Formats: sequence, C-alpha cells, structure tokens
Amino acid sequence: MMTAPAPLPIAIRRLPHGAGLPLPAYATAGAAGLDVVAAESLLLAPGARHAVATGFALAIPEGYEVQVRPRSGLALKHGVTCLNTPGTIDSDYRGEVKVILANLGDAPFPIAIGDRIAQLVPAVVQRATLVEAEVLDETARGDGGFGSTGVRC
Ligand SMILES: O=c1ccn([C@H]2C[C@H](O)[C@@H](COP(=O)(O)OP(=O)(O)OP(=O)(O)O)O2)c(=O)[nH]1
Repeated sequence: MMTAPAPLPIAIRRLPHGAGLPLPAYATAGAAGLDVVAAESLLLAPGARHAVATGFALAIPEGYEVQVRPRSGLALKHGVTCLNTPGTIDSDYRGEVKVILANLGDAPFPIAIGDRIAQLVPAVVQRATLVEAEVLDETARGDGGFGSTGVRC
C-alpha cells in the first residue's frame, strides 16, 4: 500500500481581526485543501473583485508554496471564484493571506465573517536556472500551440 506523504508543518499566526475564527482546516479526512474562512463581511457585486481578509499569516518553509484555490460549490452555484487561481503564497511572505474573489455571476454575493471562501494546498516549488540558448532543440510540435491539435480526437 502507498503511504501518504507526511503533512508539512506550516507556522500560522492569527492576526487581531482573526481572533475567534477557525483556522484553516480540512473538512474531511481525504480533503486536499484546508478550507479558509473570511475575516470580513462584504457584498460582492456582479463583476466586482475583492481581496478578502482571512485574519492569519503564514511562514511557509523554504522550497514550498501554498496555493489558494477556489471552492467548486461557490464557482458552480454563484460564479464566485478566485480571480488569480491558483493564488501563490510565497515562502517569504509574512503578511496577511488574502483571497482574491471575483463575482462572475449575475447576482450580488454576500460574504459573512466565518464563511468558507477558498482552500489552501501546499506544494513543492521546483525553481529553475534559465540557460540562454541561440537555438532550441527541434520537436514534432514545433511552435504549434493554442489549439493547433484541434478539438476532437
Ligand atoms: O491569492 C493571493 C495571492 C498572493 N497573496 C500574497 C502572498 C504572496 O506571497 C504575495 C505576492 O503574490 P504574487 O507574487 O502572486 O503577486 P505579485 O503581483 O507578483 O506581487 P509581488 O510583486 O509582491 O510579488 O501576495 C495573497 O495573499 N493571496
């Protein structure tokens, strides 16, 4: 049987306006994302976007990031999603984590303090060293992209 990787310890600091709110938590034993609740209330108008306060800050170990991802229920039922999905929390960021929500639906969407608005997924970061080259190796695809293989198989 495959063993699950050990959970990554991430330090979390509650900010004053996050007092009393639940910290991000897994809703089920197999959930991939830690659900994040809003630390402010607002009415998100159709077409509007807002960096929603969460009331906490993280210290992510070097070599990792935390991705801020939308919740599918909000997206499907209300058109509310993370505009920059997946949002990136850098390992050297110590400010408040915010969730950039956009309302792509056609009705105003109310957000109350304590509502679950997004989920956090830690990920390993593979950094790159760019090596400048005059010529790149040839491939069958070449510069074809953006739908060059068509829609149907
Ligand atoms: O959904 C998000 C995305 C980013 N951030 C915070 C943490 C992240 O480390 C920082 C910078 O994010 P990013 O690198 O995506 O933004 P940028 O526009 O490139 O800003 P910067 O110049 O500050 O890196 O903003 C959030 O709180 N929520």
